Amino acid sequence: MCQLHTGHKNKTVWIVVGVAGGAVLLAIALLLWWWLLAKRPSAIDSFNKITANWQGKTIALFLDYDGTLAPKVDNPDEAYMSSEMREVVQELASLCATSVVSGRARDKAESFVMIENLHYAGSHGAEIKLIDETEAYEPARKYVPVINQARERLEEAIKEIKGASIEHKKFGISVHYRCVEEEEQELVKKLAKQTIKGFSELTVTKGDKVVEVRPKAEFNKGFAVKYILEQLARKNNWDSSQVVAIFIGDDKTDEDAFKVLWKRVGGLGILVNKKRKWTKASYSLEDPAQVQKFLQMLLSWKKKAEAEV
Ligand SMILES: O=P(O)(O)OC[C@H]1O[C@H](O[C@H]2O[C@H](CO)[C@@H](O)[C@H](O)[C@H]2O)[C@H](O)[C@@H](O)[C@@H]1O
Repeated sequence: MCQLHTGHKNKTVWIVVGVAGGAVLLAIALLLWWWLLAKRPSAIDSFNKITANWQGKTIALFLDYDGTLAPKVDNPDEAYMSSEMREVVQELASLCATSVVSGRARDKAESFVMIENLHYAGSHGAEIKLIDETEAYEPARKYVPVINQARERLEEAIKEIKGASIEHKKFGISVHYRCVEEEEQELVKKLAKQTIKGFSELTVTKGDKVVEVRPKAEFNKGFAVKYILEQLARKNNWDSSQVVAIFIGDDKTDEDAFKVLWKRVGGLGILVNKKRKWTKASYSLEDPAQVQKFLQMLLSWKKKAEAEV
């Protein structure tokens, strides 16, 4: 009788411990989820805090193009940046090492930005050209034939879908579906994924209303940021601990760069997005108009800092 009573008590204790443990784990998971999805503080409101210990530091600025320097539009060939944005980026580039790191083909990004004293990384980092170099660094050259083959198959696969289009880059393919009827958008994604399954060297990533096809090779926007920083440090004898690296971007592929800067002392990721979103960026800006405002603040701060030296 007594033994039965003790057994019952033990069972109750285990149930209580189990429920309490479960509740604690759930609370931790919820907190983690909330933190990961938390909207990052505004980089404009936090500007003084961000720049508080930047005096005397070297600034390396990395800018995404679509959705960051230029607003998103239906036709990728009409994604222009404003002349005011161009002016501020150009002025900043004369004071800080500035790079455009885009998912676009490098020559396309250059033709939209139209600023000479910038470093350019195109095709999500598969083609990088520093200002003073004549040759681009292209870690995925050997994949060009397979990309061309895949592009032909993709064109065939989506040709009947109204509004779907293919953007060809030397080192990748973008399958756009922004102008496809809502109910057919899933089909475009599915067809693109199915077609690429036949190419073991290629992979697919998601973007904003676009499926990005690229080689499985070791490159992305994070590698591009690291590569440019290393090259600039070597060429300019930078003390890397004194370099602040800022990346501003809006899309999934920009997370590779945010991840690199998250781990780096003196790294600052700024996500351009109005919504609560999973990100490795530390701050946020709502849209290209706010990006322009932030860049103007950075320019004024930099000019003042130079004058004080
Ligand atoms: O890394 P980014 O410079 O942001 O480039 C990412 C992709 O941007 C472009 O597509 C996006 O912008 C278009 C124009 O606003 C829009 O029509 C499309 O729906 C967006 O996905 C570009 O066309 C792609 O090549 C880039 O990979």
